[in-house]
Amino acid sequence: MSWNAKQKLLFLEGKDSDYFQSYSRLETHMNMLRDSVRMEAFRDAIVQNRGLFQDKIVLDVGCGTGILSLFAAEAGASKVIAVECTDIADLAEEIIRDNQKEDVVKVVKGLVEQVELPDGIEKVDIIVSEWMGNALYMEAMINSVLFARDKWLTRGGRILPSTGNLWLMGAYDPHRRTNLNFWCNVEGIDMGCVKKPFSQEPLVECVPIQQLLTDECFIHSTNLAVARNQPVQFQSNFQLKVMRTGIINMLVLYFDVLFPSGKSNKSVTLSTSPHSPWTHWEQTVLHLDEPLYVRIRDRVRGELAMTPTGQDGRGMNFDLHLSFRGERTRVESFKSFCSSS
Ligand SMILES: C[S@@+](CC[C@H](N)C(=O)[O-])C[C@H]1O[C@@H](n2cnc3c(N)ncnc32)[C@H](O)[C@@H]1O
Repeated sequence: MSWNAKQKLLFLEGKDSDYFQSYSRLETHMNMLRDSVRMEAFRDAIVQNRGLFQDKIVLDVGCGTGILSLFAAEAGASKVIAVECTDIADLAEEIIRDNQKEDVVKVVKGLVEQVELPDGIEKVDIIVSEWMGNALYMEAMINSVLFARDKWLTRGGRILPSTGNLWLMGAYDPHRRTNLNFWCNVEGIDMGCVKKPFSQEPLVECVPIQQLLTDECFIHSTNLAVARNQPVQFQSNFQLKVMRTGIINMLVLYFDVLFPSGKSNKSVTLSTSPHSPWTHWEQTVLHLDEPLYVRIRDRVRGELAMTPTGQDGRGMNFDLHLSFRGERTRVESFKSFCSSS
């Protein structure tokens, strides 16, 4: 069964419901709309890109409140099809009417894998979508965008964002021991058995730059114009160069996405790096069991594999193989981390 057929079946059986329930909540949408770095990147990439959008037919995959569709209308699109499968679609329709864009933006309620385009539209010139999850690929929404590309994007059409990159760094978490020991005495109750599973969960945190000890290493990239629509899974070798002497007890994953430039604008990058301003994705952190005592110019080598997991395939499994030979520590380790969406 193809990935999208499986997603469709899970949705129909209600097994995907946790994922969509979170997007049925207005609080989730408010958190995204309040993320000014995210909003500015999409606004600049769309509204400042009139040359690309003028008189074009646009498909917004997972429109939520309709914000990206309204940006596309503002940028001169002749028609925008805004697909959303949760009940937020009804509110998006109202928002679009209240902003007098109902002649341009048409909301289609349903799963992108199931809907048909409105009468008279067979192909679209541009796909816009905010599909990124933590560590880029969690939520697996990228597959819905690739599905839409294969079905409706005209030859030579554009996808915004067009590329996603995943990066890795090494860092020190000063609160690690305290956070682990927390489980040993919760209101006088011993919950120590939780320490191990807790340490195998990737955590979403904001990592201050003072805690970074290495340079960043490129891990994986997806070019949405050519990527195959199949579950994202890969393994990647990495080598981190130590920039500061200290202790590495966590690896930090972050992503950036790139938007194509048009005639009238510069290319836009949305970065979730610890070096960039805060976004609601923060960073995804994998804690090590054994700390690495590193000195400047040491190298930390390893391999990171990511595979989809969970009943709905929207979580990610991380297999981390680490190899380090330092003055104080020699570590050859393997650890798996598992996250639901
Ligand atoms: C990350 S939110 C982005 C919402 C909006 N585009 C924005 O930028 O604020 C993703 C949205 O896509 C919707 N979505 C995810 N997968 C979908 C699918 N296969 N079909 C239709 N909508 C989907 C979710 O319900 C959610 O509202």
